[in-house]
Amino acid sequence: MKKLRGLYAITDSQLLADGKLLPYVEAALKGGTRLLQYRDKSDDSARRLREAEALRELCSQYGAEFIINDDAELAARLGVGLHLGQGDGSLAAARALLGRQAIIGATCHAELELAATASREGASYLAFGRFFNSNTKPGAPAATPDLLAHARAHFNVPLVAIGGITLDNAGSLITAGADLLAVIHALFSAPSAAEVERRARAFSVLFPSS
Ligand SMILES: Cc1ncc(COP(=O)(O)OP(=O)(O)O)c(N)n1
Ligand SMILES: Cc1ncsc1CCOP(=O)(O)O
Ligand SMILES: [Mg+2]
Repeated sequence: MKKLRGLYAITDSQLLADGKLLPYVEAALKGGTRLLQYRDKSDDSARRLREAEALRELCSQYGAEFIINDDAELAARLGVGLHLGQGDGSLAAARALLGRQAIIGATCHAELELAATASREGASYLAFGRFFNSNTKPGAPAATPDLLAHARAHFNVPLVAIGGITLDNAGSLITAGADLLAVIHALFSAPSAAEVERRARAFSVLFPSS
């Protein structure tokens, strides 16, 4: 697997309703998205399976990684990775279920202690935030960019920044040490697929190539 670095797009069932899910995600992939998370809080398991299968296929066409939010069973069924929050079940159990190669990310809010535990339990990346005011999850605990620098000094896995990230504030998080920028609203609120692609490309070029 290539090093995880760059734009991390997360789907949103409201912003991507009305037939927008696949065209907008494809535009984000064309624009350079490296990792996609399917985040759908509904209990419509048939639709979730259908959509996740279609997204897995799209990601594979564009050489991007694909993971599922919250649902370890769906991730196992599709043979893909998983993002787990603090209330979403055991990371160690998910690692045992999905195997050593699977990408399993962990929400660490603004706490290095949570990151240390997640790292011990085998997290593939550590996600911090929200860093700015978030349209999607306004109540998420707040973090400041210096946390990324502290995390960089302690952990050897990719660091994800999330929460209210826009093209205007993204650079500060990369400078502070973020490897991946997880974005929902600033990407998928676009009025057209062409604009999603333009925004994704603009995020992607912020990452210096190494
Ligand atoms: C990359 C990334 N970071 C954090 C989250 C939030 O996860 P969680 O705290 O479980 O909240 P929900 O997304 O499940 O509402 C995430 N999904 N992705
Ligand atoms: C899921 C999640 N967890 C912390 S902030 C957030 C939402 C990120 O979305 P946006 O990019 O619209 O702020
Ligand atoms: Mg969750």
